Amino acid sequence: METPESRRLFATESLGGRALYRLHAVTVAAGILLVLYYRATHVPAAGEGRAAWLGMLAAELWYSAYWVITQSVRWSPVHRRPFMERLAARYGERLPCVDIFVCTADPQSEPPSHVISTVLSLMAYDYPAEKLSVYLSDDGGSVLTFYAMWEASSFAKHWIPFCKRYNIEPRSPAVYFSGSDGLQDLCTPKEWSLIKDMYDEMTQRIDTVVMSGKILEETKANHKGFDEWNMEINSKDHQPIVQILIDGKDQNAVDKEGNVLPTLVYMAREKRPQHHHNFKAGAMNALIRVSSVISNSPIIMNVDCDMYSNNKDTIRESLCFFLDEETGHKIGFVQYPQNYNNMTKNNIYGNSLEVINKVELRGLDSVGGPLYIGTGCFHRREILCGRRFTKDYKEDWNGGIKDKTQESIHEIEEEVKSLATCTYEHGTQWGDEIGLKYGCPVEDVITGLAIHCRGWGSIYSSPTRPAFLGVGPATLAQTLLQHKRWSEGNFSIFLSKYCSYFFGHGKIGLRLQMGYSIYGLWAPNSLVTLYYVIIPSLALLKGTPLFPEMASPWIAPFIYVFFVKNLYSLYEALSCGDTLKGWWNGQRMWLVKRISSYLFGVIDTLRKLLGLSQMSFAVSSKVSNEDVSKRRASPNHDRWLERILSPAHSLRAASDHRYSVLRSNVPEKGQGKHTVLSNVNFYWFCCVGLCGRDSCTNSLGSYELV
Ligand SMILES: O=c1ccn([C@@H]2O[C@H](COP(=O)(O)OP(=O)(O)O[C@H]3O[C@H](CO)[C@@H](O)[C@H](O)[C@H]3O)[C@@H](O)[C@H]2O)c(=O)[nH]1
Ligand SMILES: [Mn+2]
Repeated sequence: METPESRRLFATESLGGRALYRLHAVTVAAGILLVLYYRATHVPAAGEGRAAWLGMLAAELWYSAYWVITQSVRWSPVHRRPFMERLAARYGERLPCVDIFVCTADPQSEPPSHVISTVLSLMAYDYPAEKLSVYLSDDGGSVLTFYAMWEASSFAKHWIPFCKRYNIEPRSPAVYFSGSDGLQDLCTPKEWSLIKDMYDEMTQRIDTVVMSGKILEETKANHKGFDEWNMEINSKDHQPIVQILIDGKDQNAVDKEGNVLPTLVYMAREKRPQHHHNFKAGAMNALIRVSSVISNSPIIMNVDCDMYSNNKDTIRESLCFFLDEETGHKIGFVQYPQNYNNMTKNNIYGNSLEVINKVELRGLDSVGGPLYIGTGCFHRREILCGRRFTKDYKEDWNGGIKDKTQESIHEIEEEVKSLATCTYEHGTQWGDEIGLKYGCPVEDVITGLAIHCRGWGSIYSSPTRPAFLGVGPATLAQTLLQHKRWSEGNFSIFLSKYCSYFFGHGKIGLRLQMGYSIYGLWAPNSLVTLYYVIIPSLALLKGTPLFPEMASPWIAPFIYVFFVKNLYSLYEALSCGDTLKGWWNGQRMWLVKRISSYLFGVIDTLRKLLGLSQMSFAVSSKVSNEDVSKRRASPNHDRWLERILSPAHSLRAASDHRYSVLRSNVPEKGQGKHTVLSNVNFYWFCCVGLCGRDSCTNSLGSYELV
């Protein structure tokens, strides 16, 4: 019998163990109150360290408030379980059209052969191909990337039927062929090596072209698109380019088995030195407009160029949320976690985001919805275009299927170019009320916040087989740069009129407002942390007591809060799949980030507020080749950070996962000229770097940069 429950396309399950969790939180809260009470009632007399004491009180007040904020997402996390069989039973293949956006920006740090593997994995989704369109935005405006896309469009004719016939996973050819060979069992060895050779030859051609930086004349004759690069154009100064490489509406665009192919489009929006291009947000907005003419699907999914699809069912799964009759109409976007496939076991740089994925985003889901985190996200087109939630809103799921007897490809290409020009947005609401918001290093978070405040909810979906896998930062320098961008972006939202507490007041719940500020306050946390690591140490040297004596009963709440807070964080990490050492590395990285990235985040946010610097977006490298990062031009205001972190200063992880950094005259057994760098030393070297020196001496020895 059909009940309202059995009609639902997804279930919401709450996570167990909450009673115990809340009990623990209440005791920690009591401990914190005692600590604050002690601080407030034992202020020393003037001249006996009163200022330092009051500073400690302020720092502890800050930490307490921050701890309370982090509770907002831990109180009642949920897990969503989609029912794909029900979706199949009810809709069959009568599913909406979906547009997929991929952004790339730089053929050097995002190699075209990797980018097209992502594109191919998305084209091979288990989804009706005539309803799928994949768009690549190339902010590098590079003929090399276009060439790779052109290669991909022919390889797709073999790859997609191969994937579907043998039901293989993952569908990124780069990852599939580098994986275990057991997968070959599915098909005959002959067929397997045929397709593998085809793939290898293609990547070789692409890599050769990328190395040489030139396209052969005979290749250029194969596609009219190459003509766009005939003039003297460069990545910062060129006309808009849109090339439809596969037109899904064309009866002749079929794979080698005669099945329809998904539409494939290459776009490089116009760039001119005198116009600001607004980084990824600008690219996304151009894609929204260009796609509205070509396919205009009601659902838009977007990924970064390194985030390949690891799960062929993701589109159908996300539709379980949107098409659910009871709550689907309230859902603005469905966000998947950012998972990485290049993490080491113990996560030396604490990059795995596991706690954010498994705890915080699930918790946010229970209080209004996860943040939009820029990649692996499905949106309704309408909400990206600024629509407010209204009760009577009805989505037209049939939208997007274009009439077969329309203009020719060429006409469409010419028409959409005008939507990708520098001046198109002038005098419009684009970048503000329409599309992704401009002017913020975390365009995703601020856009998601605006969507939440327009009344929409969002859903966090994390299937056991990750939907997407990407490349996380692999070096200390990249980690710190990424976190500098993130902390700075979220802090600037916090200080702007979009501060979740003010902008969200009356529009989103208090707990979601608090959830946003967890990230908004990362940056200023650095100041408090600096105070807390420096002042007590100085006080110790001077003999000024800042903590109760061991014999005093007041020490108890300090010890209790310290231990329980850390034990819980350890438990949380372990339950999210981290190792003990991984947790330790994560804690260590928190300290490193707080005294470097986040501090720079604060400084740069303030500089921007004062109008002293402009926004930048340092694209993180997806290759671990040092030369590449050396060649990358660093934006002006990141110069300090880059100065300290650039490979020329040799701060990098050695394969043995130590910071084998500096040549040192400290003899250390078994390590030759290298020495392991402690966090304190790290900070010391940061400071030396800031002074622009290339050799220094501290109590451990003297160092010079190699
Ligand atoms: O001018 C630009 C700069 C970047 N990108 C693309 O933006 C994506 C993200 O850049 P990346 O350097 O990989 O940054 P991450 O720190 O890995 O990105 C995270 O954080 C960003 C916000 O800071 C979000 O936009 C991303 O989706 C999210 O994955 C990449 O595909 C880039 O190609 C552009 O298209 N144009
Ligand atoms: Mn990335």
